[in-house]
Amino acid sequence: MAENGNANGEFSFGTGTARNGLAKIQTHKKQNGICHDDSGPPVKAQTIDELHSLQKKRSAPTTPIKDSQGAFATVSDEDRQKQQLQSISASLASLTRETGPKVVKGDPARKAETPKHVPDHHFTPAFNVSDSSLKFTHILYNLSPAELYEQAIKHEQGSFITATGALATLSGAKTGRAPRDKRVVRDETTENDLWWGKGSPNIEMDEHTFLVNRERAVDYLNSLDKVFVNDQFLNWDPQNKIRVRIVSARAYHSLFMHNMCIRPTPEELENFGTPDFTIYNAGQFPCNRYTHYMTSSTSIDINLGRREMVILGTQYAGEMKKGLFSVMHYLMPKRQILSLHSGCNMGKDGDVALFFGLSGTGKTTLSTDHNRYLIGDDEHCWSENGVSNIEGGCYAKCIDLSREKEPDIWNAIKFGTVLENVVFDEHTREVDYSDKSVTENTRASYPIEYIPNAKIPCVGPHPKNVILLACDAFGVLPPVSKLSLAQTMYHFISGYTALVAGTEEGVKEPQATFSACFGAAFIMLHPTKYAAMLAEKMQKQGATGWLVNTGWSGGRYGSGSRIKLPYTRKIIDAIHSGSLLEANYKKTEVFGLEIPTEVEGVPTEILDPVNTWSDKKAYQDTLLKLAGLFKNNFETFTSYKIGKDNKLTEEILAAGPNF
Ligand SMILES: Nc1ncnc2c1ncn2[C@@H]1O[C@H](COP(=O)(O)OP(=O)(O)OP(=O)(O)O)[C@@H](O)[C@H]1O
Ligand SMILES: O=C([O-])CC(=O)C(=O)O
Ligand SMILES: [Ca+2]
Ligand SMILES: [Mn+2]
Repeated sequence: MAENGNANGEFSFGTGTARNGLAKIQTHKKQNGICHDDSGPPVKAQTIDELHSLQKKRSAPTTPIKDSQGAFATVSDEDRQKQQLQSISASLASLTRETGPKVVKGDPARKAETPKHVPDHHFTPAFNVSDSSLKFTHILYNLSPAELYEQAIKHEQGSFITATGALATLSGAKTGRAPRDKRVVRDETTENDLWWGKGSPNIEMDEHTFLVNRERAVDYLNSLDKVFVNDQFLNWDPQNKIRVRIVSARAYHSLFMHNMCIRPTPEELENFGTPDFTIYNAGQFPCNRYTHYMTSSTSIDINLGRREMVILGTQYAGEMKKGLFSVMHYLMPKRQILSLHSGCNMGKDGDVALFFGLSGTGKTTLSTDHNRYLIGDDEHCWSENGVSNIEGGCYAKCIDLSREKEPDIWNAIKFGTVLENVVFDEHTREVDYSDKSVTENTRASYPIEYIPNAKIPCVGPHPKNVILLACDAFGVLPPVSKLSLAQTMYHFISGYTALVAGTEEGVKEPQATFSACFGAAFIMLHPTKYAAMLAEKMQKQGATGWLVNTGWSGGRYGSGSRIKLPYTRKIIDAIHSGSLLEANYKKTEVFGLEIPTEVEGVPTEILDPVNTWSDKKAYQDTLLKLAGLFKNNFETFTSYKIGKDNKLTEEILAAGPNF
């Protein structure tokens, strides 16, 4: 024992100086000779392991089959647990080998949980035994955010806790989606149902190739010590809820989907049963370039018949979110429900607004509104009963995020939130949202209830306003215009926005992008199918369409500037309140858009873009240039009929620019 210490004594730094010149540590003896750390009763543990075992209580939904004493589970619980494990084992089974994997729940780091033998219905101990069937695959099933943080920080490089408690992660080489690597199995059913060919996002692959990739992903996942399994839901509409299972290799992926999909209650999880759709996300493990159809090391493959998706060679988590969205774009229209790439919110009086727009146009920013209830920021369904969010979370762009401009999103970045590819101070862990060192596409994924006025359950009545957002870098579209139904359809099918220089290599001047239904990368049927449904619903509900330019004013990108977010918010406020409907309007040349002469809180001169350009000739040229691009783009749709109404089709074709 050290001189200054005492086996069960306290010690403190004394003032006296010991022989060697260091401060002398003095000990104080308690009166009765026995010295306790505190006045409470002693801990009921003899060893450190016993002490640790006191720390954690078992919670029902994440309990492994049975604890070692067989104590906690009732018989039916045990059966249910067994079924659950069998279902996961079936998900992970190889399609070519008779022996499936031996799955066991729990962290392999906790050795005590690895059983010596797990009776498994897939396990046939005959001649077909392979090494992979002899090992255990540990399943980390629906872990909590806290558990996933620990997994990420312990095992995944680039995982850190930021100053506000978010989990900062890196998505690896890919920091955005890879639409050119997304494939869909073409078979008898999808042959006729889906949109194939020019303009379609559905790059075909055959069933056999899908199975090759599936086996590759499953084998990779089973080769790991542990895999993450999430069982969750899509769609808040209780009648059209889809059960999804996500099998992934990273805690980052599991936490991302925990946030983005709807989280089941413990009861819902107990009765989850067999999923309607399963994702196998092999993340960094690439596809094989020798495999037919593979054109890179990345492949995202959807098989609607098998209700499965395989991801190889990308760790960008958005592939899972948007892959499932594609699936919803197939499943929902079959039930006469329209799926939408839109944000959605609701006023105090129950007035619902949809915000359509391509990536970066403001869906998340503008649907997150302190004065309104948030139904969702990105993916919705519109059925006979109204609107429902498909997701359980939001996915906000973080580049240049500021507390002042977007307080609700700022405050949502806390414990539980996944922060992708951001840069932070190595010591304080303060995030620098202006830093693009990793990517411009930095993102935050958080559960929707992190927004204080989220509407839970995330459903609402039929929309009153349908707002089409375009970030026009040419600076010629008005900040706001009121649309006729035909114009709404024209702009919905066109799906215009502009890329600006700097965002993508080789883009020197604003580049128009047209993406049908504001989400061509995710639609599965021909755009006119969705357009017809939207027209029918808007007509029936008497919804008003609006076009809002969240892009440039006073000149194109380079000479003008982006419309100030507070002005766009004022415009949106006026749409919601109904005051904009009452405004006076005039019609613009070329695009024939109805623009208001006044909007409260917005400088009048910016409402007609021509006023903001000093060079009127340049304005006219740019306007005609953009109109020409719209016309060219729409050519592919002129031979299609939209809905049953011939008159509407003609009106839509006539609702574009005229020059
Ligand atoms: N006038 C404006 N209106 C809307 N957003 C603006 C405006 N000016 C700047 N911005 C910025 O533009 C970005 C809009 O991104 P947002 O996350 O809302 O896109 P999104 O439509 O939800 O895209 P995605 O589908 O990729 O999630 C935000 O960073 C926002 O701060
Ligand atoms: O999917 C993503 O990466 C982000 C998103 O919401 C979109 O691009 O529309
Ligand atoms: Ca968004
Ligand atoms: Mn989106």
